[in-house]
Amino acid sequence: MTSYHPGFGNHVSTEAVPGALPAGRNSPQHVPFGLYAEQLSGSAFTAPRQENRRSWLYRMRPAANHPPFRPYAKPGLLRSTFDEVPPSPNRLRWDPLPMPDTPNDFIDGLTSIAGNDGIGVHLYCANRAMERRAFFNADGELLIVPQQGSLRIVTELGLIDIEPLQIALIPRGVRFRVELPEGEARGYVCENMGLPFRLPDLGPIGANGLANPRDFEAPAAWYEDWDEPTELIQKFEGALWTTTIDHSPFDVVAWHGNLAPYRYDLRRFNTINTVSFDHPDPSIFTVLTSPSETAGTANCDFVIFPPRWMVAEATFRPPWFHRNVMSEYMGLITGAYDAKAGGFLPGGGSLHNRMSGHGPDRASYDAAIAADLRPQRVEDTMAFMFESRDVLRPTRFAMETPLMQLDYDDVWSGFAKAELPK
Ligand SMILES: O=C(O)Cc1cc(O)ccc1O
Ligand SMILES: [Fe+2]
Repeated sequence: MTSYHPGFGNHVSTEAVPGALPAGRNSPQHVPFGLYAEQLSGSAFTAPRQENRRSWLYRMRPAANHPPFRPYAKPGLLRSTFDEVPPSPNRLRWDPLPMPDTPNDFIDGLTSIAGNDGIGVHLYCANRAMERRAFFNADGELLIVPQQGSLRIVTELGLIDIEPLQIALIPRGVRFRVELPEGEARGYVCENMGLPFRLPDLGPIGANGLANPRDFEAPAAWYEDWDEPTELIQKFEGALWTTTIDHSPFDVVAWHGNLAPYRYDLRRFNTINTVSFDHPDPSIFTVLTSPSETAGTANCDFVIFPPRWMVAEATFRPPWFHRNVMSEYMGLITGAYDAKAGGFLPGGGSLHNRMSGHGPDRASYDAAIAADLRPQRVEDTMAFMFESRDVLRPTRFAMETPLMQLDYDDVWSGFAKAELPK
């Protein structure tokens, strides 16, 4: 049974065994039951209070108790440097990854598509639970976006269950393993090396709206008490390293603080849009943002395109043609996307890098200019975008896989030339 504490970035106090959490201080001389106190930092000690994130963990053994890490031998398709092939200025689109025909867990099933210094865009495709193995990422936090199959994410701070249309975030350094209640699962991961994702400012929207803080949930403390060899893998400066410990790393009996994994249900998103005319910029659909040092110019925005009413009058309602200084990776969780009548499939992805012309395909364009503009409910859809200030450089796999749609440019061909008055 999983249980959660509501609220984004809250200071949570939680104990799986009554009396395990020290009262009134973080590091008493004697921690209850002989547990070990450990601070886990998500920001520099001296970060401004509003940005400061840390939690105190009370565990059965110190996390420091492990042998040296060695390079992890199993070659996979996870990448951290995005210079394997020259970055292409072309619009790119891929079909979904097929399930592997050999057993692959969440870690071995990670496939990198693109990235830059601030984010990595990866796909996961897993048909085997992580057994006796745990993972943590020293390079960044992980935003997990399931597309098919539910996940149970066992973390040091507690259990998180998610299914498609929900997301989870695992902070940098937090150890976790992924179990597959349905036997297999597929989805997207944004690895965020920049400032941690936070809720966007709402500006004139006011005090409420978009993703509401109360709908984010951090897990209650949960632990596992076994003394069996467990592989612990970490990603550090781009490479995977492994070691084996003789116990479960999930031995945190109590914790308190504001650095925690969390989940969010995208169906809770309070979608705001025009009630007059024109299609607003997609920033109106931002769920989470990782800011950069330049105000308003994100290292990464996580944006969704949820079911909604479209009521704009005398308006071209789908996304317009555009060329964007930001770079856009898009995925589709379910249904169809209103700018693409075909070819953009659930589990697939597209990449529209800095300044590349894109927008509605011809079929969507033709339908939109012919549409009867009554209020229309857009149903059965959930696309998303990882939008970054820096170009997303595709990996060699992304450029060479047969999943790439070589005819993608054709979706923008054949538009009739405008006819000017003679
Ligand atoms: O390219 C896309 O489909 C994403 C997108 C959607 C939108 O509504 C406006 C701009 C934009 O980049
Ligand atoms: Fe776009």
